[in-house]
Amino acid sequence: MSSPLRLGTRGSALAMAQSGQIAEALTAATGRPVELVEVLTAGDRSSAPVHRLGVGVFVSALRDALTAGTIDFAVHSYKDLPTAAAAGLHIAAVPPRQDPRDALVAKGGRTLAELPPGAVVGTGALRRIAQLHALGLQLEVTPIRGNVDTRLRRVLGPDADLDAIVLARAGLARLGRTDEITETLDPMLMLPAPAQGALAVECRADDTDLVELLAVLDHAPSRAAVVAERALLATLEAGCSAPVAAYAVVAEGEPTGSGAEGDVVQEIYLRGAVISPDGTRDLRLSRTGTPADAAEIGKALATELLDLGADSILGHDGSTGPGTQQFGSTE
Ligand SMILES: NCc1[nH]cc(CCC(=O)O)c1CC(=O)O
Repeated sequence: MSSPLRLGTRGSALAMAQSGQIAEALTAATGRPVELVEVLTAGDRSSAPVHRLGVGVFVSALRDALTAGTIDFAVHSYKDLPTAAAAGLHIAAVPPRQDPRDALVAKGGRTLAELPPGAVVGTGALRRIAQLHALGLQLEVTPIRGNVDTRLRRVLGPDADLDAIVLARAGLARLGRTDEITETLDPMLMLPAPAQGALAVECRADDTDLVELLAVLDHAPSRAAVVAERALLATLEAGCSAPVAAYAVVAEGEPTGSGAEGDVVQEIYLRGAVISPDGTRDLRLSRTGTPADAAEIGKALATELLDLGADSILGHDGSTGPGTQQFGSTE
């Protein structure tokens, strides 16, 4: 009998749900028992707005515990990870990704188009705020934070003070709350955050047996999509809260016609966007290629966005953009 693997997790309902699901999947695939070890993060201890706490607050305590050896592996919401690699750590698996789209939960079962002008919509991420403004629906957008339950109560509870909220469908799915969704938003209108809906399973790079064991959870198309989206984000040098959106899918491409019948050719489609917080400047582009080139495709699309002026929207050129300091992690 092998001793249980220690899976470090935050204590939030969402973190516990996704860690529990990965623990079960790993045990089912390998027979190895897994125990959950709760790790408190600065983000959980503080009620300050996330953008004051800075990028990666939910992640660093888990990474410290990994490095210190008090846990063996950790499961992160991939979109919360800084784009810079963590020294000595390795992302051993990207499991099959959940639906990455954003979702609307509105009073009265409304869709976005059914919200009257002036309706108050709560959301945390600058990316969502920017895209809601860009729709031109005269919505009043107000920043909110808190866990999924807290946010839902702002619309559904007896003291509801908002007409609607926008949040990640994946978070609701992991908590079994998709019934509350009144519209799953089309990525052409509301492009998700890079890596939204994906998980990263991380361990120490030198823990080679575990690196190998965790690889059973890896799903190549999900990994390729995330690699493309995050390469775009990294090339734009934007943090996880910047008004940058990206969404990639890997699918079977059009058959190339020639003799090789039955040859399945995989294709990756990547769409990226940079939008000013008030929605008035809105750059969106798409590209396709082969999944093996995911990182290059992300970089190339980011370069095209930069050529069109993405820097001035992001404030990297000293102009009036938001700047990452003012808006830290709000995803
Ligand atoms: N920091 C917020 C966060 N991080 C991960 C998720 C859930 C979705 C996902 O796993 O991508 C959420 C909630 C949200 O954006 O509504």
